[in-house]
Amino acid sequence: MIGRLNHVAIAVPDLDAAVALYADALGAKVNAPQDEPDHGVTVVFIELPNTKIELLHPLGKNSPIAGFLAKNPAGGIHHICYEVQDIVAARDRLKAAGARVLGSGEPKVGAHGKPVLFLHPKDFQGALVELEET
Ligand SMILES: CC[C@@H](C(=O)O)C(=O)SCCNC(=O)CCNC(=O)[C@H](O)C(C)(C)COP(=O)(O)OP(=O)(O)OC[C@H]1O[C@@H](n2cnc3c(N)ncnc32)[C@H](O)[C@@H]1OP(=O)(O)O
Ligand SMILES: [Co+2]
Repeated sequence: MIGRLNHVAIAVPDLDAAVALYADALGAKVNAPQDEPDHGVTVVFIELPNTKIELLHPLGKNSPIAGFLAKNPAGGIHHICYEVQDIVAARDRLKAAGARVLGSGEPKVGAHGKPVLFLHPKDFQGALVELEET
């Protein structure tokens, strides 16, 4: 059911420092910051030949990554995003298998303008999983 790895997200305490690291030290193609108020984060996408890195920084008072950064103040890998062709079919299949879908359970529009959902990390070997419809 799952397709390509769309992105690996890294929560960072200092977005400017993280951007400089990827742009200058690693020589990566770095996109402009995007505020995503519906998701409580600011994101910067780093384009790699085979996938993307999503740098995440909290936005607003109720950011879903605030707790993660409190536990990991230097930052860390926050989630992995897999592509699926039909996100509602994927959700229903995963729910039937016992996985917990986070939030309302309904897809939201993600950073690429496509529907996304999140699955509880405790149901995926400790890794928070995002699904994005292709
Ligand atoms: C920009 C849009 C979009 C895109 O298009 O790319 C995005 O990527 S938005 C990214 C941010 N949004 C989200 O992460 C939404 C889904 N996340 C959540 O609902 C919450 O963050 C969470 C996963 C439910 C965690 O909530 P939190 O309140 O921080 O922690 P808990 O105490 O409830 O955590 C329970 C348990 O899980 C562990 N945990 C938490 N976060 C992670 C993580 N990222 N990876 C692995 N494990 C995680 C946490 O440590 C707790 O474990 P125990 O301590 O063992 O109980
Ligand atoms: Co993401």
